[in-house]
Amino acid sequence: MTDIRVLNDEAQFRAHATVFRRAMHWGPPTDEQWQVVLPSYEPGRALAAFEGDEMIGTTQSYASSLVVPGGAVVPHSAISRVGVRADYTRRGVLTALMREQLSTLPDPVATLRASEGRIYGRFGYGMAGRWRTVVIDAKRAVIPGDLTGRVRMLDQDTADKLLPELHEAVGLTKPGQIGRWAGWWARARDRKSDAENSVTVVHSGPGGDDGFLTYKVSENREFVHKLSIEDFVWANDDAWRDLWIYVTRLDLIDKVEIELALDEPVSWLFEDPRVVNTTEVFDEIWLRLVDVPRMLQARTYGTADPVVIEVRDKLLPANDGRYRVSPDGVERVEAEADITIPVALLGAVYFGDTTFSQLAATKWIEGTRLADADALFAVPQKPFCGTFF
Ligand SMILES: CC(=O)SCCNC(=O)CCNC(=O)[C@H](O)C(C)(C)COP(=O)(O)OP(=O)(O)OC[C@H]1O[C@@H](n2cnc3c(N)ncnc32)[C@H](O)[C@@H]1OP(=O)(O)O
Repeated sequence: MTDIRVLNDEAQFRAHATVFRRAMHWGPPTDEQWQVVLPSYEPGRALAAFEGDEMIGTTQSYASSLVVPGGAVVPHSAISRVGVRADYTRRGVLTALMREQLSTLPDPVATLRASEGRIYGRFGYGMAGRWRTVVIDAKRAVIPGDLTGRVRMLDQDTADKLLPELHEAVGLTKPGQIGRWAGWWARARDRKSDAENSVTVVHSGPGGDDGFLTYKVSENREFVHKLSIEDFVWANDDAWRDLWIYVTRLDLIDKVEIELALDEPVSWLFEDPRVVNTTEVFDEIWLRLVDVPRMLQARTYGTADPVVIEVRDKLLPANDGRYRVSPDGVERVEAEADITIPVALLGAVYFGDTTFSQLAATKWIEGTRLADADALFAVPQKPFCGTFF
């Protein structure tokens, strides 16, 4: 019989990492890799499924925070390392892990990055935010004007110390952004040293350091140089624009590639907006509302007549109920529902990337007053996280 246990010691954590990596068709961590991975384990947050004494499935959460529409920051669990040993799949092991994880999560909301699009909807996760991959033709890219501040290159030791502090100082302001945990920075440092040619630059304006980006450059046999931006954080428009000027004026670079928010106005930086090409749009944030009333109250709403939304949640029935959503907030009610929606799809509309009308048009939900619901959940800015985990 499968039972689910909470892991607390290093030997169990290493077995957990091995089972997960095997599920992803990767080898177990080497001793060197393990020293980097270990800080990402926190007691009590790694779960494993056992068949007798054998570990056969894994999941984990990291303690983080999340910005919701309107700007409030709520405690958040970042879910990762989900895997089931290949000889035990499709027997309900993940279902048992997800049930246990969801019923014991300390935070009102969880997000993850999905390896496949069909796995997580049944557990109440909805596709709530997407990114686009953009490739910029650097040889033709001209941003008029000069830098307003200064961009300086950091050596790796300085970057390792400064970046977490600067990320914290810039703060979480945009819906979808998450707080980074110590283990996240340990993995990021490792990825940089592996790449060897990874470079970090910091921007400073009149108030001091206010943005950074990390990039690396690869070249192919034809000597075509591609610069990939791996991390880009900024506190204000000047830092954002100056860092874009820096990467598009570097010598030798032919292409710049980055994943960014669907609505980031990057094309408007350039004299010729056609130097910017979107090559792919992909799901980024899968959102699970763990405490629906708390999460509905956490965000702000647009202007429209109130709408009563009935939420259905098979795994967490405490969320089942009707909620009147109005520009002034949210309350639980007994009134007749205008719209009935499963919790995964409430997750999908929560950040405003998808609308109630779109879900109704595609027959995922039924209801009336869809235009009011759309207006209530409308957002001025598309969600984007920008922190991969
Ligand atoms: C956040 C992250 O870490 S993303 C990484 C996720 N991990 C991977 O992709 C590694 C490779 N895959 C695996 O390890 C496993 O296949 C898992 C974890 C995705 C699924 O584990 P399982 O124990 O097989 O899932 P379980 O048996 O509980 O399946 C529950 C239901 O989901 C369905 N399901 C599970 N995985 C998939 C999938 N990849 N595609 C489609 N349906 C799936 C099952 O068919 C089942 O449906 P049913 O209830 O209608 O019969």
